[in-house]
Amino acid sequence: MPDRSALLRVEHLRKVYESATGDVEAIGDISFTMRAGELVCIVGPSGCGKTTLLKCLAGLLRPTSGVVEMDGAPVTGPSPAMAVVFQEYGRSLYPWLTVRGNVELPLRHKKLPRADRNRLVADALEAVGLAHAARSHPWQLSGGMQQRVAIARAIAYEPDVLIMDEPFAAVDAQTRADLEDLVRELHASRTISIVFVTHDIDESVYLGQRVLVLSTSPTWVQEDLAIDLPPERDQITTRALPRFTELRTHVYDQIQRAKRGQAVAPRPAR
Ligand SMILES: Nc1ncnc2c1ncn2[C@@H]1O[C@H](COP(=O)(O)OP(=O)(O)OP(=O)(O)O)[C@@H](O)[C@H]1O
Repeated sequence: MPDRSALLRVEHLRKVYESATGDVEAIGDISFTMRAGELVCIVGPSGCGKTTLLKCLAGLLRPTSGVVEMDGAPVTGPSPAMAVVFQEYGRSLYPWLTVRGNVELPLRHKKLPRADRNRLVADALEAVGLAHAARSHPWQLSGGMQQRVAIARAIAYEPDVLIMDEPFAAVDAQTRADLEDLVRELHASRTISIVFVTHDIDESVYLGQRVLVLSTSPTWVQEDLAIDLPPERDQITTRALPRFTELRTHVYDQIQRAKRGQAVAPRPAR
């Protein structure tokens, strides 16, 4: 039975890349649902199809078969209900625009009155701690600050689902920890729904309310794991909890099994 309360529903998604050198079956058969307001992390072995899955979710790539639905409507192209933050912040920001200009740009497509645009941009920059840098250009900022601009741009758009593809893979460890906490803060304060793809097991457990563990390619959902850590998390105490260690060890073990081809059969879709 399809879950009618789901915000995002993925059913029997399959993606085969066709090329002159042969077909590549990236996604075998993926099904899952996500309720409004959830923060779901997706992890899996390198090259398992995480980016392919996100592109299908965001309507940037057409699946070979299967369904992606947002609020009961099929996703057939880029959807105004979704915003995506990519790993490569340097390439996703326009260097000739100011920080403010970058955050405002997608809002122009929404045809909002100028006063509303100004309010959304100011609010998003405030939320990511960059109100003071509105007039700077991206190239004047550190990598972590540039990624904050990309996040501000995404939340100013007020998407129903924020999709993040390994967004912190290119920043140093301390900046990464700060940005993880920013994501948790935004999730809590704005009750936004987030799909967060990462190759970092600890990050998935620290951030997520659920972690989907993907198998190797052609991918399926090997495990849909509820993260039963306290909702209030911080980098020191949460990561020191015995339960945190148990969960990250479990996910690590699942991924090792996937790599060895010893993954257990998929669970029924939620
Ligand atoms: N445009 C394409 N044409 C053909 N094959 C592709 C294409 N894009 C990806 N693939 C293949 O599909 C599979 C999944 O790739 P994808 O980039 O989605 O994985 P990933 O989990 O995001 O990788 P990584 O861990 O490196 O970020 C890989 O085997 C990859 O080589």
